[in-house]
Amino acid sequence: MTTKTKYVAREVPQISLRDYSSRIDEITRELVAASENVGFFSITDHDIPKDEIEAMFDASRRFFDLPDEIKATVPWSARNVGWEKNSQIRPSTGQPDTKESYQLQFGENMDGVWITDEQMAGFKFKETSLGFMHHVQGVSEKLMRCFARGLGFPDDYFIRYHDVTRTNSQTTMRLLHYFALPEPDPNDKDRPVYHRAGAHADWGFLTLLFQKDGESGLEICPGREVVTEFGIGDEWTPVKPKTGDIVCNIGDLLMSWSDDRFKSTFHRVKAPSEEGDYFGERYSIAFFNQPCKDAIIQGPKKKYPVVTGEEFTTRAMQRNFSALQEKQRELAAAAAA
Ligand SMILES: O=C(O)CCC(=O)C(=O)O
Ligand SMILES: [Fe+2]
Repeated sequence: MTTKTKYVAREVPQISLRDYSSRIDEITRELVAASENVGFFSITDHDIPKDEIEAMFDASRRFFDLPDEIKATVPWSARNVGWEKNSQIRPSTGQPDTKESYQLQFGENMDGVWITDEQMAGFKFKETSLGFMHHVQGVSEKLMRCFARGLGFPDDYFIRYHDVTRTNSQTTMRLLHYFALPEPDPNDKDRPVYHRAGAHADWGFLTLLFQKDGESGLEICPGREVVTEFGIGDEWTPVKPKTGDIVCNIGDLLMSWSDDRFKSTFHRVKAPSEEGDYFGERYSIAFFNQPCKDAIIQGPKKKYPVVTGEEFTTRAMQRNFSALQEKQRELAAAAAA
């Protein structure tokens, strides 16, 4: 049985980065306003050409088109990198998402987890991905400069703590592939719920998401006032996908680092079940800005105790990936036996 989703109209602000240097004060005001309210905004004029975004989607499709046995040579691990399929259980649903994902980072966590050019029939996957990741990092840094100004920190404050040239960087790009799903049969009362990405808040600093025209499903549910609160409301607002735009959202880390001023908002990729939902295959790319392990995290008003980047990530992983980690432990034990 599925219940009808309650939808409400909310504005997801569009923020242009055109003439960034001369307009930085205006852009900062727009980013702060969006962050204090809905926690989501869409970035345009960000200088990543649409062709380059499409090329990254092409690289992603090439990877996911490989047989599972090949993808399994670069498995997900507790370092938060690698490939997983149908195994991420969200605390909000208790069920695995119906999807596969491949997580990539810049630093030492990726040792042995890059799919090789040979496995990709000569396609330069690592080079393509890292080139794109550096470009997205550039956009992130423009936004970080504005967030620092908005909170009264020095301009480069967040940029230094998210330095992707350091080997202990934890920033992650996640390629996502949601499978095509059967459309509902009105006579089938036992149709399972195919979660795509169950409702959650992101736990990093800031997420930059790339979607493709027509591949809808992303929905948001604002209303969280403090980062320690996990209640999810039930009124959703769809975020229309547009190839080329970057949908950004504040994560729990920036929410606590701003003493709850900037909102980390619940969102999901809806389990399609109702008329008008999109049941087709869906690709997206999420870039999660994560602090270096030795970052020292505390807001200007010191609302929460100091934590390091490493502690923050470990705790979030425990909350969000415990089922996956359990599976890893079983596999490791079986391999050792
Ligand atoms: O695929 C999407 O559009 C969103 C994915 C997402 O929210 C996540 O991986 O945190
Ligand atoms: Fe998310």
